[in-house]
Amino acid sequence: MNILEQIIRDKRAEVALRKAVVPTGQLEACRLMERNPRSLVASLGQRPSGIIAEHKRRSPSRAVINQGCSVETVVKGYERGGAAAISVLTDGKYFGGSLDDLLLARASTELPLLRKEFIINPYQVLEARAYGADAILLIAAVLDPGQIRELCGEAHALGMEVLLEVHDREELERSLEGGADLIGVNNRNLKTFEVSLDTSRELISLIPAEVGRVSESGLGHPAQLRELQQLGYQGFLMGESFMKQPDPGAALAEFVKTLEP
Ligand SMILES: O=P(O)(O)OC[C@@H](O)[C@@H](O)c1c[nH]c2ccccc12
Repeated sequence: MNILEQIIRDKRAEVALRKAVVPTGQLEACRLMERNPRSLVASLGQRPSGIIAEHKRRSPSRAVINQGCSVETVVKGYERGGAAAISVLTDGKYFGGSLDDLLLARASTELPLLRKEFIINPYQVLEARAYGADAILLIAAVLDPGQIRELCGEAHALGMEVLLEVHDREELERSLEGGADLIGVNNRNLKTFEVSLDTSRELISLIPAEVGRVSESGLGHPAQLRELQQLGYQGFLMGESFMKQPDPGAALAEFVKTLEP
């Protein structure tokens, strides 16, 4: 069993438990359901860096990234530093995140928030909305086309956008009909952890012009963003290179400065 299969197996059990503790009706009654979600796509166009900055304490490929900073400090720093949006990992077992992190992030910024999670069930989409997310991530490697369509429909019905993550041509081609607002090309193979920007270089021409284009993972140099921007990417999902610094917001601000012509 590879790591991704392991994560999904655990996630199924976790979702069943959550559903039993917090029923759908209770989520629907949450106060944040009254808030109007903000568009991630629009923000990528408005905030020139195009950076979706991620809150990430640890990952299966790196045991400690940053355990010391509060969510509030990180998120406010990211906003001040010029991020276009914020991604919050909510998986606990493998990434050390939580839904409370999402809620704290929501209380700290007006920027669009992406729930970074292994979503396999419509319940998690509602949960994302109730805890303040504006957009969700869907991972093509673990979903079939029918599930992608269903989960996209659920997100849209709740006023949220969908970033659909792909890692190769096959995943991209079978997912395009699903209705995602953005396609994210993950430079990291979630099964082997290998990182290569060639993934972004090779897939860009296959993404239709009407969907937003995001390059994800392994980014840390301004030259990489410039190249990807020229290829047609509008968004850049970055976590580790900021989170591994003692002050992630300041690291992002420095990085954004070097991007300016
Ligand atoms: O920390 P990095 O290499 O900058 O990557 C951020 C983000 O792309 C990565 O965390 C990620 C991309 N897709 C995911 C799916 C699940 C969990 C995490 C991820």
